[in-house]
Amino acid sequence: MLRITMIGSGAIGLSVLSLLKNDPDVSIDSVIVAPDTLDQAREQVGAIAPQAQVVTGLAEVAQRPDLLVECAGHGALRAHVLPALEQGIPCVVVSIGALSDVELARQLEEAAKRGKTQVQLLSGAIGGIDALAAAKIGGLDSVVYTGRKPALAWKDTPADGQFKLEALTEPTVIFEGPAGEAARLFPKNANVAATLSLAGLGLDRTQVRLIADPTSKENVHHVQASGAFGSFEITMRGKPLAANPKTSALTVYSVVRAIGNQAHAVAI
Ligand SMILES: NC(=O)C1=CN([C@@H]2O[C@H](COP(=O)(O)OP(=O)(O)OC[C@H]3O[C@@H](n4cnc5c(N)ncnc54)[C@H](OP(=O)(O)O)[C@@H]3O)[C@@H](O)[C@H]2O)C=CC1
Ligand SMILES: O=C([O-])CC(=O)C(=O)O
Repeated sequence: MLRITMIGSGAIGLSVLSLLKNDPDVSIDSVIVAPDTLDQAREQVGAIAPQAQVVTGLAEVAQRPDLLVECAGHGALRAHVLPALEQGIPCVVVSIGALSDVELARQLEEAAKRGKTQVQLLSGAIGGIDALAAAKIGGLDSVVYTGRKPALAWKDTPADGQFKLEALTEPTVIFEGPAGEAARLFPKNANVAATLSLAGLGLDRTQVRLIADPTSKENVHHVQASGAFGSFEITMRGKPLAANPKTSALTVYSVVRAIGNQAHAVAI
């Protein structure tokens, strides 16, 4: 039985809880939530996983988890994942955009080394990370990522002030530049750009184009990579989660897969 503490009870967190509730090899013992959402979270988590303790920090968790699963937000990496790694608790994380802060990325690596454990960066909404990370070993020449989302998925981002998102009638490029800059400007929408960078050519050499598309109902991620291995091209047409249209449903399945791979007798 794999004992889990989750961080976050938002769109991803609650969907993960629902998918895992009948897995006999996994026990969701506790969920760490933001203090201002504690009452609402107790109600929402209680309806799906009544056995789970809902708390605001790792120190309140009754039983040390086998795995800490972050599906919360960038702040949660510093607040909860860093201290867990220091204590030797293995972690899996989805808020990969946070690692475009190279200092935080370094701190996570150092904490994991000190705790003699590991932090796993999940592939989330994008596929092909296994191929890209393997291709990097032979040497990559170019990685180009285009992220296309419905126009209103870019609300509350710098594109919101720059373009009249509600009034767009055709696909509009809202950003073009290196992945590091994309992750800094669009943190909640640039997890994929950051993931591709970390697996591949890094934040400065991964080229990113972001598009607000009023004709699209999907989050479309397109990657072209070339190098000593040859080349590949991949297009993901992700369905957004109803609870958060910025987030593709595949991200939830990626979390559940990672947990299953730790809990089950066969990993794939
Ligand atoms: N790797 C990938 O491909 C993808 C990654 N993501 C990332 O996954 C994360 C979760 O996404 P999603 O579920 O859609 O987002 P939601 O906003 O729906 O949910 C996030 C929840 O986590 C809570 N939270 C934020 N900070 C903390 C904290 N420090 N401790 C505990 N809880 C916290 C939020 O509370 P409050 O509302 O009070 O802030 C909210 O309830 C985001 O960082 C997102 O950027 C999303 C899609 C793809
Ligand atoms: O599609 C998603 O779920 C999220 C996304 O684009 C990103 O954060 O890069």
